[in-house]
Amino acid sequence: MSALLQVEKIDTAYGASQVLFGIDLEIHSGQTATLLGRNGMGKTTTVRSILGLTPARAGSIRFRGNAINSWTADRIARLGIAVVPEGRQIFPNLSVKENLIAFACNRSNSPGPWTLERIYQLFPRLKERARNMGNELSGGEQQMLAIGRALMTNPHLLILDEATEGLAPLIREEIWTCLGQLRDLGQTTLVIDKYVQRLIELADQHTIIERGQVVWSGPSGTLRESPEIWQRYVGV
Ligand SMILES: Nc1ncnc2c1ncn2[C@@H]1O[C@H](COP(=O)(O)OP(=O)(O)OP(=O)(O)O)[C@@H](O)[C@H]1O
Repeated sequence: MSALLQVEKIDTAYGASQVLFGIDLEIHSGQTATLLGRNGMGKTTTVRSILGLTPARAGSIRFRGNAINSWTADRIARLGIAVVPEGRQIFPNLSVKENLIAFACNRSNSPGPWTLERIYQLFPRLKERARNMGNELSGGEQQMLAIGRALMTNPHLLILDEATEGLAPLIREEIWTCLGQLRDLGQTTLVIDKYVQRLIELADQHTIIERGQVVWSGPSGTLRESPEIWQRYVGV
């Protein structure tokens, strides 16, 4: 079966400064995959290249069978990729409910699309806070809202970039629980984070990058049995 997302040998640079060197990444429908690596290794840049925000200079990116390398970010998003970016970027002056419906659409033509009620079931706290403004929420609630807003576009691929950064352990665990539920629902997800041991339980496939290059990729079982790999490259 062909991959939902196939990134092959991409090089990406900011001006004269090249930061990705031949990155490969493959995600199949229904998988939860991770992109791991220490700070500054190129994880966000890989995501930016997939999204068309910092286009790759070489290599190929295919999504749902389309070569999207030279597509605009807007066109790529419409093909069904939703991102929860670092820093969440929710609308501070809109209510929780308004944030959730701001971009709502059914990009994957899902027969059972996400609705406000389903998002509220996933994150009961958001229901309690439905009338609150974005800027009245805690960090964890903002993160839940950012995930809910991304899901309301019914994406083929959901990307979470450092979704638990700066959150208290209990709230982080709530986000992980939600990720497990999404996996059970068949949502394809790419997670960028550093909590390797937790991600080994939650995800199927992992790619580790260092200085803009893939240094290891493989399934959870192998990573679980080889702690020296993630201790060496992720080191937490
Ligand atoms: N806009 C930019 N202009 C120039 N260099 C950049 C820019 N954004 C990132 N970089 C550099 O590219 C490299 C990779 O950064 P990137 O943000 O992709 O790493 P990361 O693995 O996501 O790390 P982090 O978790 O810290 O965000 C770093 O050396 C960073 O300094």
